[in-house]
Amino acid sequence: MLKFFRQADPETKHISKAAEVFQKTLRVLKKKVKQRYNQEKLDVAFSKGLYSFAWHYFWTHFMFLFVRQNPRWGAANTALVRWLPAEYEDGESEPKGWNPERLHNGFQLPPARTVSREIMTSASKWKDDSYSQLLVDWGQYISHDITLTPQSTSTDGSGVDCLKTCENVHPCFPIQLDDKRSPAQSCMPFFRSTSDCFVNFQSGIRQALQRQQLNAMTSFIDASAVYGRDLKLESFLRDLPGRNGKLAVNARFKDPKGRPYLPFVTKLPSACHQDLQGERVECFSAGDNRVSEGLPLTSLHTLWLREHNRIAEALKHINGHWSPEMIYQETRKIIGALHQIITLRDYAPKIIGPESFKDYIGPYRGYDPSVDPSIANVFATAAFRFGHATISPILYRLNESFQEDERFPHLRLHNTLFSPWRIVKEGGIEPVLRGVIGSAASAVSADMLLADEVTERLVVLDTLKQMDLAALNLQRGRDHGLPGYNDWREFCGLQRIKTLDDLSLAVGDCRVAKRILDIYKHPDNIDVYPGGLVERLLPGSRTGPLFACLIGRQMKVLRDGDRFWWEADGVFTQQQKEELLKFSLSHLICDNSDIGEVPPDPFRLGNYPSHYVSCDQIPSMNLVAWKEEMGEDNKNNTMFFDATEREMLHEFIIKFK
Ligand code: HEM
Ligand SMILES: [Ca+2]
Repeated sequence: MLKFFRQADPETKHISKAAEVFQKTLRVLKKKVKQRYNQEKLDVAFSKGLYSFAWHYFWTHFMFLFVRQNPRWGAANTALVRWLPAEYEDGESEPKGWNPERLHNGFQLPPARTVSREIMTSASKWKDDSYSQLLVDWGQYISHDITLTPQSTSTDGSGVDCLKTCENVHPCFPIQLDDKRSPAQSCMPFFRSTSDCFVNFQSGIRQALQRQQLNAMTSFIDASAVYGRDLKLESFLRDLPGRNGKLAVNARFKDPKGRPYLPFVTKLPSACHQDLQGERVECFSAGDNRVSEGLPLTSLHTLWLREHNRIAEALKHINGHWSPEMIYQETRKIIGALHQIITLRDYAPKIIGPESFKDYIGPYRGYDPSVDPSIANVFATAAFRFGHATISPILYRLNESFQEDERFPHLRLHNTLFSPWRIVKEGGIEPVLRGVIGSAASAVSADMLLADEVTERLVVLDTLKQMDLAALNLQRGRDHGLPGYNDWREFCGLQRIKTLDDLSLAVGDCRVAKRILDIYKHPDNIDVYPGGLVERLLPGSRTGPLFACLIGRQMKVLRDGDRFWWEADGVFTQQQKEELLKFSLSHLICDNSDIGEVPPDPFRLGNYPSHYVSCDQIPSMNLVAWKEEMGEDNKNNTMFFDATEREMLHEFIIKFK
């Protein structure tokens, strides 16, 4: 089912189809040449011009499939960018480990599942008493705003069924099992990410033609998880018949107090789990189709839906002359800004720590058009997946007194995935929301990384096999050709690891360091995901120095390369900015749920009731700052903005469509 939610939409498929054809062309040409030359000559032949030939051939035959008139940084369906060139086993597309006999620095690479079991899986997790589970869930939520790497399907490419084969055949790269779970299962299925024809000629012809992966979301923090990334989905999500600037809500169910839920998907019956009693509850739809993956994630989406409609209602009241389109766009602009504020002001400093925040992000100095705001491959595929080590194996559900809810008890995580019925039929989003603000995040330490709930019991319905998230992340890194841990350390100005002592120092636990070197045999073979994850955390952070650097750099470009960043000149008035800054996730919860008491900063864990305050003590935005005086120009309901503002709004709309 996870695969189901990560499949490409038609536009993405179109682009990746072209890329598949190109990759295939290269493979066929290479095979032909191989029949005539030995490997050494082959390499020479390739460097001498076969690539140029392949590219020329591809350009003349297939380029029409995907040329884009205006390639735009950060737009949906563009390539994840490379901060370091890709490293594939065959130079252009085969992942490291594709040929298991191949030696790297004199040693075979350990299979992903072995690394997961030996280093990353943990049967228990400590609690992180500083932060609530909401910090973890915001990480997942915002990752879905900025990145979605679509995967191939069995019907792509060679037509091999990746659910059935345990061989490496494009697009399948199965995870081999060293612990045969059942005689019938010797591997976990793995679909390679779809590829994009990203051509970077500045880096030389060989690198220019390497396999690249797509980001199907807008990289900007722009609430695309609320509004969608294309016009068709956006129109579906809007309440267009209502002519009120609002988002559409669920037509079948409401919460116990009459508050709305997200609409269901249209393709029925949907793949989500069902409560066997009573009516079906389908998967929800939102701007991002992973919305039903977990209950906290669904609850956050639901809060934003309600917040949009709340603000739209207020703006309509304040500016009676505004058209529904105007109300919708202005509300969307506000919601986008609020996502940016929560992420950069409240979330990022807690993740990378105050020092790294200062070093890598620093104060805002305005929009910089030379900055590429695209998501980096290493960020999506390794660094920001640090969050998987903070997933709690238990989903806590709490009652009005922030105690275990007798009617709706805590649940093992695997019983909550893709189960929106637990929201609709088990008390709404409140028990889940109280659980995420009232329970501790899971702590990360080198010897306790990913909970076995996600390495042994990750739900994948369509295969009836349980997946391993740690192994998936690692295999995905190899699928994407990510360079190793040491190369990324060097990229970030950190010392390369040469010896066991170096590694012990970086990890802060010599037993774990030894286990890693025993498995990998050579420090240059360590994959970036486990390497970055085991590093000793920086003070006041939830990441080690490598991931702090990679996440910090990504956040900085997302901010500085965004022309519509909330602080950028001309986006909001000074008065509006002051109001936006009053917003907090506490207020989002207060305004859109039945919860009446919250901690002022819900990312921080506090005891109930001593660290909680009543909702009326939480500052709130005054939307009167958006009141537009009716001047001579706009009395006739045609001029809402001056010329510059209109031009900006237009650009804003174009950017998000
Ligand atoms: C219950 C919680 C979560 C579950 C079940 C989950 C599950 C998954 C799965 C199945 C994938 C795709 C793996 C692959 O095939 O490559 C994924 C990708 C990812 N996850 Fe999570 N995740 C969770 C929480 C988080 C958190 C807390 C974060 C960050 C703080 C996070 C960040 C990411 C990122 C950045 C990706 C890559 C997205 C892409 O580019 O497609 N996830 N997650
Ligand atoms: Ca986005």
